[in-house]
Amino acid sequence: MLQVRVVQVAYGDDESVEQRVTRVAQLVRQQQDADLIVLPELWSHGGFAHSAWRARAEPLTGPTVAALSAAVRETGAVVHIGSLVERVASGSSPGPEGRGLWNTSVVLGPDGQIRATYRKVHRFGFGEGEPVLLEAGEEIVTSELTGRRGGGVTLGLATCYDLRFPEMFRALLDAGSEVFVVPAAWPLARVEHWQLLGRARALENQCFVIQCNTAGTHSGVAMGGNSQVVGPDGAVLARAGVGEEVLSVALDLAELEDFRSSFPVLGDRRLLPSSGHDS
Ligand SMILES: O=C(O)CCC(=O)C(=O)O
Repeated sequence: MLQVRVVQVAYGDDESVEQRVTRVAQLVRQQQDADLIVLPELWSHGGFAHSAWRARAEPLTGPTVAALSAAVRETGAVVHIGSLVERVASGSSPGPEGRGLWNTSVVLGPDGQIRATYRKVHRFGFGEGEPVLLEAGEEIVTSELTGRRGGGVTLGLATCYDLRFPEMFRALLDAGSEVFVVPAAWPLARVEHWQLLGRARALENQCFVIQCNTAGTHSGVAMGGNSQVVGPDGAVLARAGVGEEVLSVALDLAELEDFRSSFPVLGDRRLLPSSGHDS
């Protein structure tokens, strides 16, 4: 069994980034006896605080990762710290569009060291926000996790809007994923899409899906909450409400193996001549 905590963080515009980082690090410290703790997308810098992103951005050696890294060492868990606006490290490439900013997810090991980073591939905003301010990530990322009670599992990393792109989850499946981890700042206005797409990505790939959303209202956008954990058969194992909340769920990895072998739909995949599209 993999003991998972999904920390659905609520915030508004009245809390500074520093206050929030301190508060959320404390929330992480309180999650004892977990194998995996998950936080939402951009919770420190503000999911929709577009105009503040450049000023708030920080390198992976910055204060958000440092504060979480210290908290993680007190939990003994692997912690997916959600994402932050990553500023290019000095001497590194600013990316093809020269912006030097990404929406980057970070997985920390129990020792507080970075195990994996994933730069969001699909930028959300339809002409504002991410597509005009941030670079797009160019790689899919998986990360191996060994539970404290033994038993390894492969995490496939995705962020928020990525959930709408099933081909990315297929690629993560083909890279060995058994559990997709999806931090988000998904608005309340489309929360039914969030619920449905998470279940679809789980069922079609026969994977667990851990979705950690944001709650509260910031930058004028009401967030949807409804973080959920979905089994490989598409069943919702736990779902949060619309306020700050921590979900505690045990994932039975043997159930995943049993379901994949008793209903072996993935073995019937057929690769069609072209999966590309004209743009
Ligand atoms: O796809 C959506 O409806 C929301 C996506 C989003 O808010 C994001 O990717 O930040």
